[in-house]
Amino acid sequence: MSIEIEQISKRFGHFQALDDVRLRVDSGELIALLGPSGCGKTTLLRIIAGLERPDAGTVRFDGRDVTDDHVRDRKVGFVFQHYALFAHMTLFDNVAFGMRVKRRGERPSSDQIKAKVGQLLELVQLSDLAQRYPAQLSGGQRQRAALARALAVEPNVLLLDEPFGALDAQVRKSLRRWLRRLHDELHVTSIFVTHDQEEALDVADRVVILNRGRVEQDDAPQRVWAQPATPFVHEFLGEANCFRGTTEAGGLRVDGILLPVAVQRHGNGLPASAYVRPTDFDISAPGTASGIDATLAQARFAGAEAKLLLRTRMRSVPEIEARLPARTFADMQLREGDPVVLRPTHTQLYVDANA
Ligand SMILES: Nc1ncnc2c1ncn2[C@@H]1O[C@H](COP(=O)(O)OP(=O)(O)OP(=O)(O)O)[C@@H](O)[C@H]1O
Repeated sequence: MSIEIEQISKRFGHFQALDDVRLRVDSGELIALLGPSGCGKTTLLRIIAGLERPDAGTVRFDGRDVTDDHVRDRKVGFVFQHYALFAHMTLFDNVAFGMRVKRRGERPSSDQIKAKVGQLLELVQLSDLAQRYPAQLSGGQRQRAALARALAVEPNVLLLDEPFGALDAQVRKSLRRWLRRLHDELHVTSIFVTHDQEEALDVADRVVILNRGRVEQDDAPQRVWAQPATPFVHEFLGEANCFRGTTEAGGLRVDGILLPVAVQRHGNGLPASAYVRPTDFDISAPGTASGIDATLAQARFAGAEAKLLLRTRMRSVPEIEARLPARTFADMQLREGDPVVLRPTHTQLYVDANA
């Protein structure tokens, strides 16, 4: 089932939580909603579920307007960060719950419920633990149980709000891989809220980045990473060095240095920022190449990478952070205090919006 969000706005008092949000999720897609705390992710999810009413705009499922439909009639499955499994029920009974409370006539027989719970527990790999209570499960097992419970009512749409938020990094990683595989098997249209960019890029077919209640970018994971649409997205997705300057033929002039950036399509004399990720620098000895003159101020090994802090003579960018594969750096035999030349290998340019 597809989901269309058309011009949704929502205020809480004077606070604009969502501002003209438009979004389409195709049938069977897995979308990540990504953004900083308070940007409106949960509010949007609650509006799609029918737990919150928008002030303006329309929600459609497969083209049908469901904006005024009750949550019960939308056939939406939820999984929240603070899984609310019923503590006094076994895992089996938790998963069966949604089917047992169906209206008479829609309610499956107890044999059908037993078979369905069995299938679901197999799907989430918890078959052996059906008679355990939630307190006897690990955090990751509880999240998988919550997912089985959400799937039990055969939802048209699955909404996951930070489903792995409370878990440690290792468990999160294995659960998100598992969620991707599960999605590939079931193809339920799903929206997954997270503030963890790595999780979003790893799991989703498409990543939607929200900022202050507006969509900043809606793109494939590789594109949001390689071509962030705005400085906000660039900074939000990972570390970056920002160079502020003025465009001219051949590049961006920053404190007297010309950074080689493609500026042709923008024109000359415009205020702009160029962003360079720490991994996107070539570092060489002085005299071998032209670029930004710098001094190696600090070098630290962090696993497979060397993290470098370089001091420049540029007033506006006195320090640059760069990262190299640890082996490459070791082979260069550089010491702290040595002069080097930095050359950006990939730059993203943003001309000021009102320039
Ligand atoms: N019922 C409410 N009454 C008043 N303000 C609210 C209400 N619900 C949400 N807000 C505000 O709306 C904004 C968006 O909240 P929302 O929960 O959607 O953000 P979020 O992106 O999910 O954040 P987080 O990642 O921290 O969960 C926040 O500033 C929040 O304080």
